[in-house]
Amino acid sequence: MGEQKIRIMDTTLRDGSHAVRHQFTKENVRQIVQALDEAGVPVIEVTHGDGLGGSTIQYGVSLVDEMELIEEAVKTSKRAKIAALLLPGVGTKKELMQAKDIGIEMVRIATQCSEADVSQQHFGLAKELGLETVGFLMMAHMLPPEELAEQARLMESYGADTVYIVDSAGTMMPDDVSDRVDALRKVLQIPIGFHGHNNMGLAIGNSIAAIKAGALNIDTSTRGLGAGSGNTQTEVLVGVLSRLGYETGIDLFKIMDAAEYIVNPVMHDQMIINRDALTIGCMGVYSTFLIHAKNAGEKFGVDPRNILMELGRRKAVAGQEDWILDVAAELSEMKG
Ligand SMILES: C[C@H](O)CC(=O)C(=O)O
Ligand SMILES: [Mn+2]
Repeated sequence: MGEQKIRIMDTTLRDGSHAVRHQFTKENVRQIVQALDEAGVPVIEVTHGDGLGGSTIQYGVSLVDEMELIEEAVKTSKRAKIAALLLPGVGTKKELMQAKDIGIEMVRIATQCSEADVSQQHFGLAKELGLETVGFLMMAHMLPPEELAEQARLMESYGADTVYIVDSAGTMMPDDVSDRVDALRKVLQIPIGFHGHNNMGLAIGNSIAAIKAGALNIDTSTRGLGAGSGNTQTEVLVGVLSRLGYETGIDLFKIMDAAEYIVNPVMHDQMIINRDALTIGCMGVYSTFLIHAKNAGEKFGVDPRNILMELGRRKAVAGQEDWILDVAAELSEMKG
């Protein structure tokens, strides 16, 4: 039986940006924010899939400037906090200040799980700006629990109000999740969050494992719209948590309708665990590489799974999208 309220942060308009190749329009944002806000979703993240400043050739160019999308979200939301993601190096302090001026109330500062130290200045500025701050430790399966806890403690010391364990590859098993939440709980004074991907069909199960281990914040996407085979599905998690007796403050029928009638029509593909997504989960590869690997596979005539397997062997991480074409070219040459 649940004791505490679980805060759901919906990332349909940020992680989902990967799945629609960053082609969201202002009308998409207005409709989705209105529906999620009315359903009672407390936090809605709106940014390019790779965070502020992500609209580039390397990561994918946005159809509409993310600052316009963020402004539309702020204008539309009556209750939900609008959040933005920031990867230090992809986004800079300039974009953070711009997003704050537009009206975000939260920034989620994301680093490779072993590189929390690059985020110190960004947390400092975010606190100066009066923003709620979330630390986002990506590819969190790549560090053992105690070392991940050390990184989380660094982010807490920089000013993080919450720290997330981010299963960017959707490769974790439930025990991997609970071991990491346990380790963070032993060293942190602040709440813990979990961000899952469904490449092994475990996003919901892993989110429940995180909650049972003490996480109070869970990332979700409506209809699961996100990188790879998508994220923990908002409406499904709300249903599961209501069965388990946890409070989310979200109306189940309204979030179901948001998924069915608002998000579903804008999706390029349904979120299924296809061969490429399953390969990503098995190999522990960064979910956002999926679409890039498919494009490179078509360009060089190689199976995207072979590209993803090699990227897994090389332990490629966020920001190394440029390796994808190199690997595809090498595999193509080897094919002769
Ligand atoms: C920039 C990434 O898409 C952040 C994220 O959602 C993940 O690592 O998962
Ligand atoms: Mn993600």
